[in-house]
Amino acid sequence: MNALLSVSDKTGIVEFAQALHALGIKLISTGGTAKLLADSGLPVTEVAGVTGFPEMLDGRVKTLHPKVHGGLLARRDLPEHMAALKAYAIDTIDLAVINLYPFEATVAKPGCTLEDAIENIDIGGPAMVRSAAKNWKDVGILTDASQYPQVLAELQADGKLTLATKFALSVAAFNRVAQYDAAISNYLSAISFDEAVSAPVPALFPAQANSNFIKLQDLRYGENPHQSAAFYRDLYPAPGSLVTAVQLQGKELSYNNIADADAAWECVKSFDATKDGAACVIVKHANPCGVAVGVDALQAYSKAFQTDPTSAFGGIIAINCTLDEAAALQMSKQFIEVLMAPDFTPEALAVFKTKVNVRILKIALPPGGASDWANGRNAVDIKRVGSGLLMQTADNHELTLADLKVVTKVQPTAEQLQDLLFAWKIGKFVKSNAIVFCKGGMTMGVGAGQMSRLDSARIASIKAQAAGLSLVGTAVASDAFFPFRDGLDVVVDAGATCVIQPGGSMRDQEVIDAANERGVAMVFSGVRHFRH
Ligand SMILES: NC(=O)c1ncn([C@@H]2O[C@H](COP(=O)(O)O)[C@@H](O)[C@H]2O)c1NC=O
Repeated sequence: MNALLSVSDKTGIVEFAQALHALGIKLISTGGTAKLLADSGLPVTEVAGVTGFPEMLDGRVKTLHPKVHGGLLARRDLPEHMAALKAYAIDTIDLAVINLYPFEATVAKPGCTLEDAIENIDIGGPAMVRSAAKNWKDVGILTDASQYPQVLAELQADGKLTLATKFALSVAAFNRVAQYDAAISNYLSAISFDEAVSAPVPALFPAQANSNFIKLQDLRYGENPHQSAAFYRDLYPAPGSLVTAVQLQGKELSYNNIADADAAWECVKSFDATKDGAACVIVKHANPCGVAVGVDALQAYSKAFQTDPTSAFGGIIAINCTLDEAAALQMSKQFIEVLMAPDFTPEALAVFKTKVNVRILKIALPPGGASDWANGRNAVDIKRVGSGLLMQTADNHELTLADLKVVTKVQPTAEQLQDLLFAWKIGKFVKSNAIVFCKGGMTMGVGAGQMSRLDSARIASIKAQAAGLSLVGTAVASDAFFPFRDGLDVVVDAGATCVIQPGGSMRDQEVIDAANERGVAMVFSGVRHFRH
């Protein structure tokens, strides 16, 4: 058996080659790889020795030769193919171990020049990968060091690879080449010719957008039972993101569970446990129906639940800190679809042992800890529309105290400012039109997804009433400006004493006058948080 090894990432290659050699497999290799293997005492034939041509043009041409591609592509079951190999003295290549020039890592480096990028476009590697992968019944193709152990185990056990393994390797190889070509296409179609001579800064939205997603699981059905669905992850998921979740117990996740879990997780990630304390978000139908911070998980959950106990039934609960037994016991009194946290104490998990249907997801914090969470957000949002898609930078804007502009005679107190910032944070995660009443680090009434801001305001106050919560002295966030004073009047009638909104309406003055007339404080954020 002959193996051709040509790798840029040389992790584990010496050990793998040693094991192949021990099995009596002949090693053929390109310059750098061959040198490393030879330096490790392995007998290796340089590709140049096979092709009869030196590697040339700075490595641009090494393996692009019939002696290589014939050996990879010849079908062993076709006598004509084998006769052709014999006629031209070509040996079969039965195992190809190839990983490509690091194009993706090169262009990710700041200041990467077009020349650097171009020189890191591998030509001969993908050509060999494709040849080997096309001839998968006869050739095992390895494109990643993570595949070495399994392949070796099979070779050591049986002296050959099974057809199933070779097929899986071939699929992985074509996937790798597709990812590689997508990266090249994205990069080149994101830079302009004018910039290309210097260090190009790739545009966020390339002229052709190629995406690669990896399937995590098939789902039982989609948003509705007559729809089919599957769950995919990014090629390189961010630590702390939903797709990195480990399900510790419970029924299979559904499409709607995942969509709601994402809404809850993204919202709870706005609260860094080390700075903001414990935070709990309860989501129903993609909207937070209760959010609160507290001294611990129990208090945060209990406050969040109070906002809307009716809607919380069958909710998705996300918490930003380790879930302990006390909080778990309280939560276990309600029907939960999904429960998510960075960690759980063994006692907390024991509480749910008998509630086998509750889906428990653990999402490990990123290496930088809770304060690094926000970095794990998607940079770009994608939405499908008929035969197309919309892309935008994600709404990751965080408001600070310094951004607030007080526009009324009444100044908000320090406490009111905290409530306003809290309400604003939540408003970002509520579907538009969003009106959120808050006080003392908890939501007191949420009006979501109405076509009129006025209706959202009315609904928020009706819901607070239904939950037995007084809105007197509350802070209100409106995700977009009040177009007329009527919305403001509704929230003040309900008891609000301070309001945050973006401002920017042609009738801002009418609304400011109304706030002054009603004796409430109002601040402008200067930012809008539509969420459709
Ligand atoms: N030009 C060629 O014929 C060619 N054949 C293989 N390569 C790549 O050369 C790299 C290995 O080079 P070396 O063994 O010299 O370190 C691999 O990433 C392989 O994909 C080539 N390089 C670029 O296209």
